[in-house]
Amino acid sequence: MPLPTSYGNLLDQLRHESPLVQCITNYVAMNFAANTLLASGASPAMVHAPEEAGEFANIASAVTINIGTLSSHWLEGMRAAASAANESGKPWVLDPVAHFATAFRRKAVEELLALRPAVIRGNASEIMALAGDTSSGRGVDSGDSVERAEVSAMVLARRTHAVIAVTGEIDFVTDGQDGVRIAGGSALMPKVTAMGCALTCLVGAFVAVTPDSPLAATVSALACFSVAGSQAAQQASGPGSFAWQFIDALARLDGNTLQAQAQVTNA
Ligand SMILES: Nc1ncnc2c1ncn2[C@@H]1O[C@H](COP(=O)(O)OP(=O)(O)O)[C@@H](O)[C@H]1O
Ligand SMILES: Cc1ncsc1CCOP(=O)(O)O
Ligand SMILES: [Mg+2]
Repeated sequence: MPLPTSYGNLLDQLRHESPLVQCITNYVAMNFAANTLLASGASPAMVHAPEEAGEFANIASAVTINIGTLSSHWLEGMRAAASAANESGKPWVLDPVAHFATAFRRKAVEELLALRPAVIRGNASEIMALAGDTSSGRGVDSGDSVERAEVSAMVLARRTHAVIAVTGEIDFVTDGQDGVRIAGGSALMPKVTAMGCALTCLVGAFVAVTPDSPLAATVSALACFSVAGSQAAQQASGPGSFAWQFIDALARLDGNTLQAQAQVTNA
């Protein structure tokens, strides 16, 4: 497969269009994810109430759904937003945070999968478990390597018809046919909470500007995180300063730099 090669152009397009992205994410991630989208040029809106989530999805360019701090009330909002996105032909992205941990989460994620996300982004343990494989995950952090999750990701992509992104030291993205790896980033990234959740929201922003190419959109978002993460790590003295250096690095990132520094290869 030819590699998706237009990350730089897609970032410039995102900054130009500033898509409105409805993010149903968790309490932990809301602030960091909103700042991540603003730094990237998108317009985030954290709207999850069942009374309005479906209506809002009609005006958003994409929806992202994350089950990190799930409740029945939130789940109702998620169903409404995903259904409305489907009805209006908008793509939506799923982040199945710790979906294997409890029966409530397992059932919720099953229901959400039936609503056909365009992209699923998770860490290695989450993707392995979603494919039905044994994983070492316990809570929100991964206990498995991305390499171990690659076959699970392929299987899951074929089963769901979604693009699957497995993140970690070297990310892996597949549409079920071909695979792409994205290197870079920093070992400080898993030490900052909500990094993955914020990335899922950024995938939503990229899918909003290129809904017909969810693979290219996903690779572009992951490449942004890898390049900004590598840059932030050079200035940071620990996870605290890394978090704000990362937002600054993302805000500085332009299409040419992304294109030059992205470490994307065929798997
Ligand atoms: N050891 C690592 N080295 C470099 N980048 C990493 C590492 N671990 C995670 N990342 C990056 O951190 C971001 C969040 O991924 P991850 O930690 O897998 O998600 P989650 O927070 O959902 O567990 C991704 O951009 C990923 O590439
Ligand atoms: C700590 C925590 N608890 C519930 S959701 C959440 C945030 C998880 O964020 P991420 O998956 O990006 O590490
Ligand atoms: Mg996560």
